[in-house]
Amino acid sequence: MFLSVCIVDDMEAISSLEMYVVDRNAEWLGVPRLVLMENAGAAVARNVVGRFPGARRVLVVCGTGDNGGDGYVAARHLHGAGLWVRVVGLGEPREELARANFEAVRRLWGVELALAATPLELLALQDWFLWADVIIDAVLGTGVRGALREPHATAVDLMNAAPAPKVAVDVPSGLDPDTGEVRDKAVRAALTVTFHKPKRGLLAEGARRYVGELVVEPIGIPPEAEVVVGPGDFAYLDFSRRADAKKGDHGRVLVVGGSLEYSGAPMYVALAALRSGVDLAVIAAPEPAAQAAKAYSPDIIAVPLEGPRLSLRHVEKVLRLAEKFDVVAIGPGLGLEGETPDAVKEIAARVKKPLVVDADAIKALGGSPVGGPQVVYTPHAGEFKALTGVEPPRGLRERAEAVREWAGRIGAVILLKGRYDVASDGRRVKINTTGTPAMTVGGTGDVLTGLTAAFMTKTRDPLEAAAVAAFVNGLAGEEAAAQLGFHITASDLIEKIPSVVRRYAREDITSPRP
Ligand SMILES: NC(=O)C1=CN([C@@H]2O[C@H](COP(=O)(O)OP(=O)(O)OC[C@H]3O[C@@H](n4cnc5c(N)ncnc54)[C@H](O)[C@@H]3O)[C@@H](O)[C@H]2O)[C@@H](O)CC1
Ligand SMILES: [K+]
Repeated sequence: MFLSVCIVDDMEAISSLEMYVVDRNAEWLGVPRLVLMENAGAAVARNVVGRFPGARRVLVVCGTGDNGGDGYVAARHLHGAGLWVRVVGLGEPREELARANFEAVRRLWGVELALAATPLELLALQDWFLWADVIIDAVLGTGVRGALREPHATAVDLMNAAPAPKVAVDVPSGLDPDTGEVRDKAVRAALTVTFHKPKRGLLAEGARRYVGELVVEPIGIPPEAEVVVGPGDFAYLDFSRRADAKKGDHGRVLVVGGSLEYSGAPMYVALAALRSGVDLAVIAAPEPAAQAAKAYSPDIIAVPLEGPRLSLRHVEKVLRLAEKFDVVAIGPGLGLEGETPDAVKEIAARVKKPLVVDADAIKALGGSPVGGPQVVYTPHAGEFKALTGVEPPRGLRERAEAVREWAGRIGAVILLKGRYDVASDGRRVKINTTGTPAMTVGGTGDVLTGLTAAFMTKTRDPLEAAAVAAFVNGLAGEEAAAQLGFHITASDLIEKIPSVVRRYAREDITSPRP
């Protein structure tokens, strides 16, 4: 296949958040999470049979999350392999997948299942812990938060006190999957069977005495899931709001664009940003464009710049204005006449805010691009050539390599638009597959710029901001086209943004009302 080799470093460890993202994106690619859980549990059972061939009696201790779900699957497989299996559940699972596997075990009359939701109920099962030849720890995995609560802490004590070797599912319970820290106590496993890639904490200095031997098992996550943009990527963006929030807390975007000839472009950027969940989107535009923007919509605030186009005398004003904003988006509708390219160069070099560079601003900076950890370029193929001097290659794999290389050279994020959008920060690559040929209509790129700028206020990771922006832009286009066919405009996309974002983003209110 086309991309795994160049992009995925197979020996890389993974954080619990990255694992969450990959798992959701595998589902987006059509691999159901229930299948991943089945593969995980089956891999644990296989390892138990393979590593402990003399074992006849297996105790599986299951938490209430998906780690417990893996445990129930393992129990079913071990039972099928002819072993004597007992299962202790620390309560009934709440989530759908673990619940389904719990129910499947409950129906097996050959498996003894007990629920113990309190330390006392667990202690009553102490002889089960002493009875086992092998104990499977499926209490907590990557979803652990904070110090162990009860009955989980007692379950860990009982497992550690039992003489049988312990096999940890994904992570020894009690061990932090990201840091390897143990707050209070953790299961001391003889063997840890972890899934897809080693979780970072498992490789930490002090973790070894808890992890024991480490086995990494594939569970059917395709390499594409590592690079595709999908619903999982929303986990990198924070859409939550505090109950006592005030105007401006959720992002302020300044759009520098427009000219006598082009007044629509900066409006698309600003309106898309507003629909993406920022509080303020202000346009700084040459007078005719500023006037048109104000007349068009009461949602838009426009600061006029004297004259028909951006020129050097506006630079100080724009830089002063930028101080009040979280992100500056520059380019759409500026044109390349007169002093505009020089003004763009000045602003890009001196602005101290996260920056999205699009359209004519990319061309203006072509040959001497400005880099920075919070700078994003959003070129199409032609603009990519203006930026780098080279045509983007046609094949996806080569494209991904080229974008990564140039992002690294410039020291910024590049989002190259196309049939598949390719984004990189010089290290990681993300590929977006949403979108439709109906989106060739003018303005859809401006919408993407607005989305990118808005999402940069929701994360410190500009690659993810750009990637999720491309994903939302493409889906908004697909949904507009589903209704209107090849007759959509950029405004139709903007209208679709809220419903697309709400489908995937968590929009919690995070603090109690005052
Ligand atoms: N992400 C993936 O791709 C896959 C994940 N799988 C399994 O799913 C696991 C993650 O599942 P979840 O996200 O449901 O998380 P976990 O099952 O690790 O833990 C979540 C549960 O533990 C409770 N809990 C959290 N912290 C606690 C604490 N300190 N004391 C007591 N209880 C605590 C929560 O209330 C919740 O019920 C992985 O470790 C792995 O075993 C597998 O099914 C395969 C696929
Ligand atoms: K575990």
